[in-house]
Amino acid sequence: MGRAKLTILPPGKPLSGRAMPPGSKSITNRALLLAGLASGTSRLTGALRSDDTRYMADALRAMGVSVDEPDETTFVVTGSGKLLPPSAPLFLGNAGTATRFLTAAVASVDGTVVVDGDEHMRKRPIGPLVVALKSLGIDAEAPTGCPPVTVRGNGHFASGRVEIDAGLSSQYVSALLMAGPLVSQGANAPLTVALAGAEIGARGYVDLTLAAMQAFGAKVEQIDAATWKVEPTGYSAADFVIEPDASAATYLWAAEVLTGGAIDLGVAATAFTQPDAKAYELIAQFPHLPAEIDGSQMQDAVPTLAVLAAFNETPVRFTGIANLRVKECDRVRALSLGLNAIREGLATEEGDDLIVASDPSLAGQTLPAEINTFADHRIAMSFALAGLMIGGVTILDPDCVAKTFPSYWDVLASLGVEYTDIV
Ligand SMILES: O=C(O)C1=C[C@@H](OP(=O)(O)O)[C@@H](O)[C@H](O)C1
Ligand SMILES: C=C(OP(=O)(O)O)C(=O)O
Repeated sequence: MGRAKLTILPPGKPLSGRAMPPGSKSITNRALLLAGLASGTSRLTGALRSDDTRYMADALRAMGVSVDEPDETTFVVTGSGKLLPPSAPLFLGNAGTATRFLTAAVASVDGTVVVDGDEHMRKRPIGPLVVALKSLGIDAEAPTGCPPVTVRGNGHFASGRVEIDAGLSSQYVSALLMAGPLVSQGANAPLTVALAGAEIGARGYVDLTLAAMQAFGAKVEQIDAATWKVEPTGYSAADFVIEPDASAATYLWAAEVLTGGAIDLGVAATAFTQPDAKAYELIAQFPHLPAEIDGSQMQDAVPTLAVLAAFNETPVRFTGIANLRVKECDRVRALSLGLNAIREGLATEEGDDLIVASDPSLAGQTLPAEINTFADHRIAMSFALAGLMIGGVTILDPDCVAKTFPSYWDVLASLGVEYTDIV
């Protein structure tokens, strides 16, 4: 059981020192899956060990893949080139990547697989992916439009052309692309994946998918901006180095500019391939963030930027964030509630936009506020930033950070942050 709450003591000094973000969640869960689908042994280094990657690793184990963890940041994965039917439903917590990616991949299993998650995941839409699988002739159903999903596979993925509406989640596209090489061996039948609408979340996640697929031997041709052709190659085992997590880095970048410190992350902002690294250029402009920020291409960084915006010189409107409402929680609402708990009027929802009314004079005040995190790691981690500047900020359910950054509170402590009222 995690702790109920924790209150942050503003350090009252610039935060400086060395603090490394953990390995990328997005890349770790792609690499785990692709290594598990390959025949042979793959060594994944720099990996993230957290709730989300544990769910993926355990699901692979349940389907006959050997996953060893020789140290804190390494997975050694040995697959047979084929996932076996698991004896029980796959439980994937609230890991969107694991849930969406496996829903497509398990169509290559010869047997029935149920993909399920916790009460939060059971509210996160997966209908468009299930519709796409069905259009390929795959027997899949999700009666509520959310997990659980039942997939009855016949031993290989289907080929042909599939259209996917990725307006709610780019993970549906990544899921189909990664399943693409799994059509029957020797079949000269590629899978063509095409976007049904123009809309897609952060496109940078599809680029991460293509890069990981190529590293594990897949061949994908980009036909145009909305169409990809995947060859039926299967996957080959590979040794793969995972870069640090860019979304995790945003908290450290923000802590640095908020407190006027100098935090050495051990990696340059320009070295990341993940979409959220784009947030660095914005964070570096603090306290002169732009009046409007389009969060569509850096969605997981929006909570960080929204809390930072509260301390900006001028207000900030966040646009392009409608799909934040179907993440671990409704993040637009959670951000608005949390900011207003600190000071009434600090945030307003306008449609799906979030407007943060800036107030640099917040810094140095004591404004006791309990932040409901809705079990969402990013709400916990971003409001901790407010606690660096304002006394009395209490984070409820602080251990929900274990989803992607289990050492978060220790990392802040290593920079000199202290906590009180921990229960
Ligand atoms: O593909 C990925 O690794 C991710 C895609 C994004 O989700 P959506 O595609 O659902 O927007 C992001 O929010 C999530 O944390 C990770
Ligand atoms: C949206 C997120 O995660 P996921 O979709 O992978 O559960 C996130 O980590 O912010």
